[in-house]
Amino acid sequence: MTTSALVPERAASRVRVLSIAGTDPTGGAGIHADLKSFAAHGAYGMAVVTALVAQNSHGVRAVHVPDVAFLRAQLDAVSDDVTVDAVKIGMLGTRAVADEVAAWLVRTKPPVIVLDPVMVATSGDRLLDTDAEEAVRRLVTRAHLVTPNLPELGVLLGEPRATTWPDAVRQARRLARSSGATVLLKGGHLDGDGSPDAVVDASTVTELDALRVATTSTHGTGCSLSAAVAALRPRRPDWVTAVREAKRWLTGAIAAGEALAVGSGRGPVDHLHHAPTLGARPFGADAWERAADLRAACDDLPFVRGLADGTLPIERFEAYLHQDALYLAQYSRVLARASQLAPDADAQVFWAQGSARCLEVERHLHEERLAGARWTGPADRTTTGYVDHLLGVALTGSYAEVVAAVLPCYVMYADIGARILARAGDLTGHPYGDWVATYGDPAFAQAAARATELADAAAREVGAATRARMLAAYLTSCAHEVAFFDQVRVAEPVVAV
Ligand SMILES: Nc1ncnc2c1ncn2[C@@H]1O[C@H](COP(=O)(O)OP(=O)(O)O)[C@@H](O)[C@H]1O
Ligand SMILES: Cc1ncc(COP(=O)(O)OP(=O)(O)O)c(N)n1
Repeated sequence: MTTSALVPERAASRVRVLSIAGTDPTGGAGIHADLKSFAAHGAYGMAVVTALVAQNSHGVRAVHVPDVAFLRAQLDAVSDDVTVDAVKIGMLGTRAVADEVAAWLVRTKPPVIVLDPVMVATSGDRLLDTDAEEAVRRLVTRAHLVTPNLPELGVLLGEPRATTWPDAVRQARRLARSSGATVLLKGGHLDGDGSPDAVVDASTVTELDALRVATTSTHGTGCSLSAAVAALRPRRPDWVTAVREAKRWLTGAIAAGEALAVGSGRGPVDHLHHAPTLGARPFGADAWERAADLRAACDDLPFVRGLADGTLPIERFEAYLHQDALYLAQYSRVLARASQLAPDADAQVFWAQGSARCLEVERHLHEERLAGARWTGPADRTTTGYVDHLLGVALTGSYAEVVAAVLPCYVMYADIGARILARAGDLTGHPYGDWVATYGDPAFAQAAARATELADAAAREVGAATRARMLAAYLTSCAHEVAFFDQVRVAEPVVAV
């Protein structure tokens, strides 16, 4: 595909994929979606524009198709210079455009050709002239993979749209046999709980099941899927492998779409949902701000007020210390899990030291502050709830999620401790003076700052979906922290055993 005969071909670090498609200024469909799909799959993306489309999440307002001579100039500019490993063809708009693209395919013979036979947007707006349908049918015979939705499949065959999945699969088989192309049949337009797809060639049908995501973020799903398959195919052994991988990714992208908050109609998918985000806000600061209401709720708790002004009944204070000790024994295990999952030795040491420190404090609480057998009862519901949450994340979560779940114990404790200390004022004669004084220990603040740094570092390595799970784990821990400080109100009557 390159005319630079004097320049020897260099090995490419990435698959070079070309999108030939229309535009979507809101970035959800067309070449904009294709380029994001390419990037999401590690490919180097290029784009030749067939049509300029004024559209958004509500629909199409206007379409402008430039002269085909200019389309030819764009296509040749690419293929005269760049080796194209795969091509994805999307919106063509007119017969002249479809024929021009077909002629370019004949001239350049790309090794992978994926054709998304875009005809009508889900909004109902036409993106292909009716008199261009025959030209698209001809183009199918030049493609290696064609990716129709149910209505498009019917048009390509000149048949009514299939109303059941088995009928659609039979139609896909007829198309595969008549055209020679493999068909990726898309089931997004079906009713029901599933959104199955199928890879169909002349002799085999491979069905790929997926749960239907309940969302309005499905703008550009067809574009994104076909682009992902084009990006993957050069480095995958067959179509089924490439499609399976692309579909798994797309389902996650659809699920993460609403969080983008783009548009008030049918919004786009989050193409980069799985990928680390350069430039994202540090996790610790972001989560801290989102927990502002929970943190503020601590200030007015009877326990916090009573501890600061010294009016807290001693048995309530001791009940709190006892629960704290029980909590720390389990929290220590979760910190040990963070250490086990840690990506480097520094982080591993930090969490392991934290884990050991919890056990030392737990022992000190029982042996010194709660000396004797008086406080040996079980964990109460508040403590058990918090511990169950942490152990659940430790059991099933990634390193980043575990770190997010343990972080509130560091940062909220340091924060509330500092405020109790400030509120208590002069500690001379204060009944809990020696305890309250420990809140001023700079080691607390240092440990909280380091734990936050490690959470920030972990968040930089994960995609939006994991980051959302980190945030959920963090906020749940914050709510448990508030409940823990609220033991005066929520605890059962204190029964010393
Ligand atoms: N709500 C959904 N949940 C999960 N997958 C979906 C959903 N809607 C569409 N898909 C998937 O998105 C891809 C595009 O499907 P479809 O909507 O049929 O095509 P088009 O976008 O071309 O109309 C398919 O893989 C389909 O299974
Ligand atoms: C420029 C452009 N090309 C294609 C489409 C249709 O996108 P598709 O992925 O089929 O998804 P819907 O948005 O129609 O569901 C488009 N809108 N614009």
